Amino acid sequence: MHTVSAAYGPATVLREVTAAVPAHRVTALLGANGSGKSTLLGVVAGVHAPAAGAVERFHTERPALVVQHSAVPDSLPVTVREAVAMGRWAHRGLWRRLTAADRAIVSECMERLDVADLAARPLGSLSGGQRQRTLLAQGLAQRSDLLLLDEPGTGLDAATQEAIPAILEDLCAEGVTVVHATHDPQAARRAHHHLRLRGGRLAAADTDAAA
Ligand SMILES: Nc1ncnc2c1ncn2[C@@H]1O[C@H](COP(=O)(O)OP(=O)(O)OP(=O)(O)O)[C@@H](O)[C@H]1O
Repeated sequence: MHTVSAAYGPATVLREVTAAVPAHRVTALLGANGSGKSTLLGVVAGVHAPAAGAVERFHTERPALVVQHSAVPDSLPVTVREAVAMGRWAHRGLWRRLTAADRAIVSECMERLDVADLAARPLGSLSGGQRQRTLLAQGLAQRSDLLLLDEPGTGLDAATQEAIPAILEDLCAEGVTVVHATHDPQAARRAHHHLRLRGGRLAAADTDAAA
């Protein structure tokens, strides 16, 4: 991305960020609360239009963005399986039936995030961590080659939180490029590449990023 700025109304919150995300690697997006990580993920995902600058994408598919669980209404009347299946809608359309291959992907993603046992439970009846795992499974089910995660470990128990870096590394080995905003030092250490924001500006970046 080149000299990207972004704003909410008159308030500029990202200022002239120029950075590269290496393909098929895990990039950790670091910085204090309010430094602009979620906004940057939204810009890269294409859901927040930059006020200036441009994002150059080398990925062929629509990015998958997994927001923090608090951004999803508890009252959504869907089961865990249905929530994860929503990850296939971009491929299948809202009213078309999922194929057997889609259903296999949904099941595999539920297994990967350990929510298969909860498949028939309404999303609104889950604990915060269970819901977060469901939303991660939904993001994986999109099978995008660019996966953007906003603090994926938030609210997860220690075992699941520790499992996340390994899941992300496996995805990279499968050809996915991952960017995740995180406050977790362990997840940050395990990332291949790091970008740090401070006050909406890029404060630091590893130097080994190739496009
Ligand atoms: N919808 C919004 N309307 C107005 N301002 C917003 C909105 N969302 C975020 N901001 C502001 O933009 C700035 C960057 O917020 P952002 O959520 O990108 O930070 P963050 O680094 O992801 O923070 P955190 O670590 O707390 O998740 C903050 O000053 C925040 O108050």
